[in-house]
Amino acid sequence: MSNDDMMFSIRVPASTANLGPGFDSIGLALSLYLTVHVYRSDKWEVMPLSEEMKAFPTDESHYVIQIAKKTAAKYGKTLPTCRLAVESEIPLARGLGSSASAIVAGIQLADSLCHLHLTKEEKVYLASYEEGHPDNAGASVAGGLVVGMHEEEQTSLLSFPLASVAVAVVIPKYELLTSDSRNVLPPSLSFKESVKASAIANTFLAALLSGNFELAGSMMKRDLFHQPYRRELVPLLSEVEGFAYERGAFGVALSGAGPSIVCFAETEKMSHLLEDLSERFPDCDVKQVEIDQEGCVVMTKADTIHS
Ligand SMILES: Nc1ncnc2c1ncn2[C@@H]1O[C@H](COP(=O)(O)OP(=O)(O)O)[C@@H](O)[C@H]1O
Ligand SMILES: N[C@@H](CCOP(=O)(O)O)C(=O)O
Repeated sequence: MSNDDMMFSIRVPASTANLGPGFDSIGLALSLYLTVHVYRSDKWEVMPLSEEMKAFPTDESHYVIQIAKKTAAKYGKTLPTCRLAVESEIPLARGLGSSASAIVAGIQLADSLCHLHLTKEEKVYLASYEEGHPDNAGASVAGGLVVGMHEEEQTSLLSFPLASVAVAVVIPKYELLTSDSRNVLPPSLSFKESVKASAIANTFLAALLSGNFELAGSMMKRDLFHQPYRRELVPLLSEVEGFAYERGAFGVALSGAGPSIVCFAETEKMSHLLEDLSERFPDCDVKQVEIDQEGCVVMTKADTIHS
């Protein structure tokens, strides 16, 4: 594979969804990346560059290519063949949005190869349609803190930068498929309970955006939409909550559908928290991540083009 055949690379951030009470509507882009390098070729081929990517097909049945073909077809185009080299820092099925990142990479691949000139809003819609909810998809496309609502015909999504907040993730070694973690959720909530759950989510968001971190954290813990049902699948959530709040975190939540746990702290408190979490949870991968503010970007050899 000659470097001269390299056309561009697509970089997509991971994400943490829900942040507690913002079930299926709030997400945050994180600085772990799926990167797809795209080379000219007369046949489809996928080369895994990182360990976990070796599990996936090396031909056109690869998920990223499937999404790209579907996107191109939607706009009446045929995707030209190419060779992809794929590397990922996003652990699979851990609640860090790996599937959304693959979907967004596929959409961007179609956009770049077929010159679709999709807007950010169109990409958010297409990716949310594929995922079924806009939290991870929106964060992976737009970056920052995203708040959105997805319906069959459209997605409305806003993105905010989030300053003064440091993020740590506690990543267990085992996988939990989002579909399995959604299966434990109840089919419905009562009117009274839904009103309370949405009041908690609204208050959380207002508190977070206005820098009232203590209130934001207390609302994260009080989520009524999903964490109460998922605790039995991820007992680690209660353990990390109990520990991290004491050690300086202002907020703790199940990351997406789990099993990872995300901890938020004011920047100056993070280094101690990180040390304590690593010591207390040695079986997990504990790492600090930055908030990605850019979302999906396309990079050529010469420069970086924001998509
Ligand atoms: N880079 C990728 N390439 C191909 N498929 C992927 C990729 N990333 C994720 N997937 C698919 O998504 C699944 C994980 O999705 P999901 O259960 O929603 O967990 P996550 O929280 O990581 O998004 C993987 O088991 C795999 O089938
Ligand atoms: N809102 C969804 C988010 C799933 O995120 P993932 O990273 O676990 O795929 C949910 O909570 O089910």
